[in-house]
Amino acid sequence: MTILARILLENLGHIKTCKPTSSSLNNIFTGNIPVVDLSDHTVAKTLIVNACKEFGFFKVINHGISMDLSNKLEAESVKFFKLPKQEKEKSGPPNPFGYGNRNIGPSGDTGLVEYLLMSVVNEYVLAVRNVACEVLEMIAEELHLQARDTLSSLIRDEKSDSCFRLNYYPPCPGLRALSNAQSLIGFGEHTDPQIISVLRSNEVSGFQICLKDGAWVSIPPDPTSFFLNVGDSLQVMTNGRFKSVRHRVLAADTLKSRVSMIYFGGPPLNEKITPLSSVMEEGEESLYKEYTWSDYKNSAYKTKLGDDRLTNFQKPFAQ
Ligand SMILES: O=C(O)CCC(=O)C(=O)O
Ligand SMILES: [Fe+2]
Repeated sequence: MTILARILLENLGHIKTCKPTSSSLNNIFTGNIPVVDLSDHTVAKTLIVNACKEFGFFKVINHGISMDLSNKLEAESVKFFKLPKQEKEKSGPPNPFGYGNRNIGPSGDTGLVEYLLMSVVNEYVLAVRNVACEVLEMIAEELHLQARDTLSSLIRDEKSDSCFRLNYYPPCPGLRALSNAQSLIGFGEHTDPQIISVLRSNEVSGFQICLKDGAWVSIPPDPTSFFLNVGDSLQVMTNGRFKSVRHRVLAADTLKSRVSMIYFGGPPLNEKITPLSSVMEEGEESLYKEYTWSDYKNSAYKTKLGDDRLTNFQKPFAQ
């Protein structure tokens, strides 16, 4: 238990806690994270589709993005987050883009995290977007989507409403012992609203996903790989076949800060989000009402981070 932890805790009255995750479940799951080798498309596409149905989440290796590119951006991020508070605040508040500290979104959610939300397209963003497109193209192939139902073009479109986020979780050594074995929330549980997200972090843990049975499991960090999340929009476009994965970050009991970089691939604002006609079986009805990505964003803006934001867009029989 360190002095740093005590000082941190005294300042954290408003940050939520949650029950720690069962370690045995962690151990079981650690070996089971779907790992997809992108160098072999024939095997990869089946693995990806199965992972999207079962977890809404998987890890990719052999993705072709150099560690150097990721490390450079990570180093630049750390440089920014280590600036004096007043300097960082010149880039805030995040409405919606910019620097934020502990306040996440406009509905009063908080977490032990600093972040920078951006719409920039830099070399790194282009590289991870390519990985996201490669994955979406494999999904299209495996699901036998017709040409009109292309997914990757939505996030490649120059009007695509994609964004990019750098998250910085300050170190919390000794914190867990201090807070009665409860874990502090770094980033509260939520699903990503877009089509697909690509996450990369340094070697500091804290990221968890929620399984279908409601159990939270820790995902061991791996800076050499990328983690892909199915977002709410892809769940709708597959009429519920793919699951938009609930995830969160817990403050890690370490001396090092967690740094993560996430690309959120979103469609153009006026795009109708509706099940793709070529995934639907004969006579199958959409589980969702018709809406555009812009409608969804406006609605999500008014909800809490952890709300099931799709509920408002589900048809009554599907609830
Ligand atoms: O920082 C992380 O590792 C994940 C954060 C996250 O889920 C998000 O920014 O949407
Ligand atoms: Fe997220």
